[in-house]
Amino acid sequence: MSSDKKSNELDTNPAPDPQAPITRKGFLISLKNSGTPMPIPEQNVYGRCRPVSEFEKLNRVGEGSYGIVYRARDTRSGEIVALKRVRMDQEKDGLPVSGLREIMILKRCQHENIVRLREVVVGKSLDSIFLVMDFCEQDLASVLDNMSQPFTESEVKCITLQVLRALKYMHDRYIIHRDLKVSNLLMTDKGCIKVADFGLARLFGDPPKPMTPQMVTLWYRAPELLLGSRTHTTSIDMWAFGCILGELLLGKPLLPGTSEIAQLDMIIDLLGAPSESIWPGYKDLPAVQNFTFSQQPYNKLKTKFQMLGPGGRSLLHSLFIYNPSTRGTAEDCLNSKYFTEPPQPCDPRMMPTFPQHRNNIAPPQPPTSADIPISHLLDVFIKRQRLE
Ligand SMILES: Nc1ncnc2c1ncn2[C@@H]1O[C@H](COP(=O)(O)OP(=O)(O)OP(=O)(O)O)[C@@H](O)[C@H]1O
Repeated sequence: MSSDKKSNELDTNPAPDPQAPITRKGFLISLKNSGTPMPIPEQNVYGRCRPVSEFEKLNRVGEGSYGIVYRARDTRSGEIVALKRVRMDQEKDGLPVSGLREIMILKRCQHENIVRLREVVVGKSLDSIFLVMDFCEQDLASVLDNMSQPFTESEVKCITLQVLRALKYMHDRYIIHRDLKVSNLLMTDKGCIKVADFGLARLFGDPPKPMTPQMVTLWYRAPELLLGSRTHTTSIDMWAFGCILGELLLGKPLLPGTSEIAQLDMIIDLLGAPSESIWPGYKDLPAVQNFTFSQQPYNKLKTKFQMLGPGGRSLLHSLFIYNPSTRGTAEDCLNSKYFTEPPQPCDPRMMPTFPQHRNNIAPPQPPTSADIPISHLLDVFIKRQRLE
């Protein structure tokens, strides 16, 4: 989709202003130094994307806040793929940042436990853009919703090891996912787990930049985010990973809060109240004044997860550390005794298969056509992100 020549040409230009508008007609980059808009030369504006009419939509498998996902057949190759329509509702001018970010980050990620972005295709106009991804038969949310008994511990280890490998890969590349939850963990019929939905993912710098605290679905949201911290580190993904591990073991959500206050209360009920000695500086977080912390003193992880051996308990404890700077990392977790103490993780190919409940969601929609390429817009966006 991108061309090295184009990116090299862009490399020689002064840094673009990240606030400059992305327009439907093309990219106008206003230069930070001169303030002069720099039009992209006509011959470089468009690459080539396939039209979505080359895909036969079979059924809808999911709909989230940022897009609708279809199971579809590529009529050229006959392969079954996932088509994620990028939601444009609130965009008056250009592509939504979440969609562009997802494309940019997925393009950087090549790992067997991260969903593969094959290409980007377009509908009648830039109003409809679709990500073509490898199709995964299940997501863990619908599996959990429809299973009669929880995963065995061997299966939980098999799943979580794969998630940890994806997390280590991302975190090593300065990518924070920021929306880890069971519905964003996909599973193929060969038991391979793929982390999906990078619409909220961000590259982080050193030192980390301030970001919006309302990230991460409530049930998986780390206490520092609930208390208004604007510094996001990879440890927010690790907290979410702890919630996922707990959910897989219990077969139900671990901390299903209904509001931010209820969420914090549930965390304190499970782990005991935070204190300056275990989390130095937490009292300075912006939203601390809005909460009255209950003085529950006990950590109840051991009682709640009686099925776990010492390795498993110690892994959970390391993930549910209040202080984000001492919370376990993906690498620490991969080296946890949990994965070597019995029972052993099962081979992914031995994972059970499940009925595909998502295929019953909705009838197919008529395909749209046309051939309006967007690759250049994407390349420039990617370039901007690197420069930011
Ligand atoms: N590659 C894929 N293969 C199969 N199903 C997929 C694929 N990608 C997404 N889905 C399904 O679509 C659902 C929504 O996808 P996704 O999470 O990417 O959208 P979203 O709008 O960003 O959602 P959210 O509201 O959770 O942020 C997933 O939970 C999953 O069921």
